[in-house]
Amino acid sequence: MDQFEIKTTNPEETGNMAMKLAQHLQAGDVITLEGDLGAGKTTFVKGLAKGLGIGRTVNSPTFTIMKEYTDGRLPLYHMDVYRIENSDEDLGFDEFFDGDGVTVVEWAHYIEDQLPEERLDVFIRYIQDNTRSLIFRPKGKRYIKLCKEFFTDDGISD
Ligand SMILES: Nc1ncnc2c1ncn2[C@@H]1O[C@H](COP(=O)(O)OP(=O)(O)OP(=O)(O)O)[C@@H](O)[C@H]1O
Repeated sequence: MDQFEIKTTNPEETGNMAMKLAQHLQAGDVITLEGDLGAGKTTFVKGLAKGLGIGRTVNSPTFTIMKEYTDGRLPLYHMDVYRIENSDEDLGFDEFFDGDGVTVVEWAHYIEDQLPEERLDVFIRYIQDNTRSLIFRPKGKRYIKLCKEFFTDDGISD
């Protein structure tokens, strides 16, 4: 399995990493984001939004499930499916996954069956204090290429 890993030592670095990743994203891209409470998921999404040129403040959409930001280079659909927990019901996510923007799904394993097969899975692991490990697992050709470009062209070591 292709896997790319980078350690960050403060929240700004995590945000910057996501900001750079955003430069490589295109319409229809799907990123899942997993990590314990306080790992840095929101920090990562804020960076993505900034990288897409979104000026609005990004907050966790836990209570609304989805927030939409449309003032950037591409729309950003930020989902937090924590409260859906293991629902088999088709909640119409495909409309966003196949849509004209970038979709980020926090706690994505709760809707595993409804996720597109091709996607970028990102795991944020707490290492200690301000150190986090960002692990990228691309699924499918498009995302493998994206990770290779991101890690090579942007000089981010694997
Ligand atoms: N290297 C780092 N990367 C990201 N966040 C870090 C890092 N070091 C320290 N932090 C701190 O960890 C916290 C991460 O909070 P954040 O809200 O982004 O996490 P979260 O995964 O979204 O949590 P929750 O699931 O509770 O919403 C922030 O207080 C941030 O300052």
